[in-house]
Amino acid sequence: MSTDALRITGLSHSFGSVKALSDVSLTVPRGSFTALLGVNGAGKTTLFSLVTRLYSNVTGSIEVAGHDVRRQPAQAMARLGVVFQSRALDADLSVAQNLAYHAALHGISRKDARNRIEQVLAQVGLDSRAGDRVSALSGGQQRRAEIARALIHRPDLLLLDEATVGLDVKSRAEVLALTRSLIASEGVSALWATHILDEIQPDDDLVILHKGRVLNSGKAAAVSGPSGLTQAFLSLTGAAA
Ligand SMILES: Nc1ncnc2c1ncn2[C@@H]1O[C@H](COP(=O)(O)OP(=O)(O)OP(=O)(O)O)[C@@H](O)[C@H]1O
Repeated sequence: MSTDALRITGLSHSFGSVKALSDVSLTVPRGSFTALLGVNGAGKTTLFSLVTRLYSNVTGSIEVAGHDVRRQPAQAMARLGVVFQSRALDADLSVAQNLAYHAALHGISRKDARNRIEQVLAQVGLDSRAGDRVSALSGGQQRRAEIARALIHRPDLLLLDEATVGLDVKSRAEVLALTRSLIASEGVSALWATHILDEIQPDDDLVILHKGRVLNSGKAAAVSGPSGLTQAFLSLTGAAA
């Protein structure tokens, strides 16, 4: 059994004649913050849709914490928490009501859910906002509530699809710092899809996806090389001057 939080091997996916992913292999080691870097159309959302079983993979394999998503879907999905690009919380319900609903979906008892909701809200810095409607939160706070929702069932792996889109600079930095801190405090691993190079730190694991193909992967510092990530990214994707 794989010890990686996520292991993808030989994954391809097409929409008619559009090849969205071509023979993609990548791993998210346990305890890792792995950035999946790619411009619009690179294939990031398609990859997430295959991992979350919105689409089923006909080629290659996807294992979440050692569970193959096709052969052991319930076990694989139980190990996975997802922060989607689009909102997953009901804006008219309170933060706690939203989390209670998602806890119930995961089969968590009401008593355990109460404790767990307190815990995850403290972790994302929203403990004082449990009773507030989601619509009353700022954009950054809503993203943090989405992360709390994704953590409710203690997943091994968090998938975050462009989690900072639409946020101001301060909220972006907070959501990013929160995700990094959860790796230490909750023991989760994270796959962070982004097109923003500034969000990546030298110690991060990095996968560069372009036109459905993995162009390079490894520690961000090694992938960047001496000329830095921007230059490395531009030369790899063929956009260098
Ligand atoms: N439902 C669909 N039908 C047809 N083509 C699609 C569909 N979804 C994605 N594609 C195509 O697949 C390719 C990869 O798209 P995808 O949305 O996965 O990229 P992305 O990296 O997530 O981009 P973005 O950051 O814009 O969301 C693109 O060429 C896109 O046009």
